[in-house]
Amino acid sequence: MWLFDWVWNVLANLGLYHKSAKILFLGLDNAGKTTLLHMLKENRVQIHQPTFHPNQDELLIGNIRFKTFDLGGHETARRLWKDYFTTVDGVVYMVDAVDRERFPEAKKELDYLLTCDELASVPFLVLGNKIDSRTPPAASEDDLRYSLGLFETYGKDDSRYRANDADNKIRPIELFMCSVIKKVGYADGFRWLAQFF
Ligand SMILES: Nc1nc2c(ncn2[C@@H]2O[C@H](COP(=O)(O)OP(=O)(O)OP(=O)(O)O)[C@@H](O)[C@H]2O)c(=O)[nH]1
Repeated sequence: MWLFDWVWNVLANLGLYHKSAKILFLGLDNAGKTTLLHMLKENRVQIHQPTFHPNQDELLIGNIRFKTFDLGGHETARRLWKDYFTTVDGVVYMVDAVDRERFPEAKKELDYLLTCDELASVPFLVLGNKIDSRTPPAASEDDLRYSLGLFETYGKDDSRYRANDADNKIRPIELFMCSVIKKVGYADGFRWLAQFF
């Protein structure tokens, strides 16, 4: 019963209850993917070592499978997540919103993913993480949107949700700012993503 309540609570909060999906967490190292995975698993922040090899982690809650991969210079990981593309239902692309120096690298990887044929119809949730940081401060949503070149996105507003609209030509991609550590922002992002499953 307790386990059922826990699974229900986590998935209901993310809009994923009664859904079945394979969700890929991608992004540069240090973006916060593993921290988010642990937060979903245990609802608390865990101090952990950076995932060096093979740059991946996995979590199954109910019928939702979450899998993380680091991007950027890890050829082994790149091969592994490419293998995963064939069946993936959604991508959560995490960016460290504090690390401005790496925005061009994060953009380059994101641009690459957006041109992959295997991901052409896959919805992308882009999470700008670490908005809790004050020194140095995290980039604003507008700054990050500009840095990543996310000018034409799907829209967050309910009235613009067009998942079933066959005429909708805008790719399902949207940016949400979040702090995994403070538990803010990412659940809204997951609820947005869940409309496509
Ligand atoms: N300030 C702040 N730091 C965070 C947040 N989320 C994660 N971090 C920190 O960012 C660092 C990297 O987090 P990870 O979860 O290891 O990042 P990753 O993307 O999995 O990268 P690797 O572990 O290198 O594979 C850790 O020191 C986390 O504690 C957040 O919301 N706010």
